Amino acid sequence: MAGSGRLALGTLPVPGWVRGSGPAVLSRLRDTAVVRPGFLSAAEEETLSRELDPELRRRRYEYDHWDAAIHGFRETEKSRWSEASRAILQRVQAAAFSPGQTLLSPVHVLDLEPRGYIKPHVDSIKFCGATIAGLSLLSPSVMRLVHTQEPGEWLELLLEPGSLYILRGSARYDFSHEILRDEESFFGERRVPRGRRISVICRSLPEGMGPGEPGQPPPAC
Ligand SMILES: O=C(O)CCC(=O)C(=O)O
Ligand SMILES: [Fe+2]
Ligand SMILES: [Mn+2]
Repeated sequence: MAGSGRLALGTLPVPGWVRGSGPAVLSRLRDTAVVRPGFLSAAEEETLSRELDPELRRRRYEYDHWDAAIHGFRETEKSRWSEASRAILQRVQAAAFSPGQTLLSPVHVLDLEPRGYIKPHVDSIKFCGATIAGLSLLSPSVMRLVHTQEPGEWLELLLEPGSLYILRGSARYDFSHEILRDEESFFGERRVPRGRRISVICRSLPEGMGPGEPGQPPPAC
């Protein structure tokens, strides 16, 4: 038994919202790809979606930019938040970032329509630092991480509405991330039907880059 996958998994409880290609990758990414289901209370989810919906509805969904990672989306970079939302964002900051990390401001808000999806990509290292933290609203979705050098190594995260995910270190730099399109939206055997999904994404700045420096990041980095 010693050294078997079963024993390794036995000593490493894998939560129900994470799947992976094997025990090694699950173990390796345990602290760098983290999901916290139910991070938001129902009231907090409501606060955020009520505040964001009217701003997003003023924009049109975008499609088929030939090289773009995201399809069927609209987005905004938001710097003015209600007091209630600021309190939520502060909770995200405390949960996901270390005191030494400076956050990129404004906050990235992304609205994916039901058939919208995000192709595999690694966020620009020029503009985004070591940590990415995202809240998911409205629809569940599956985020897949694939090792950029070893495509057989992957992880899938089930992102329920109200959950927070955190990608840092190796999960952020060595793995691409994507949000599966509706037709491919399965978590193992479980079908995860996609509806409209709003995400609120906080990122750290690259080390050594001050918040007010020139060379501001592009909208989606
Ligand atoms: O919607 C998300 O949670 C992730 C978005 C993303 O990967 C990006 O904007 O770079
Ligand atoms: Fe990304
Ligand atoms: Mn991006």
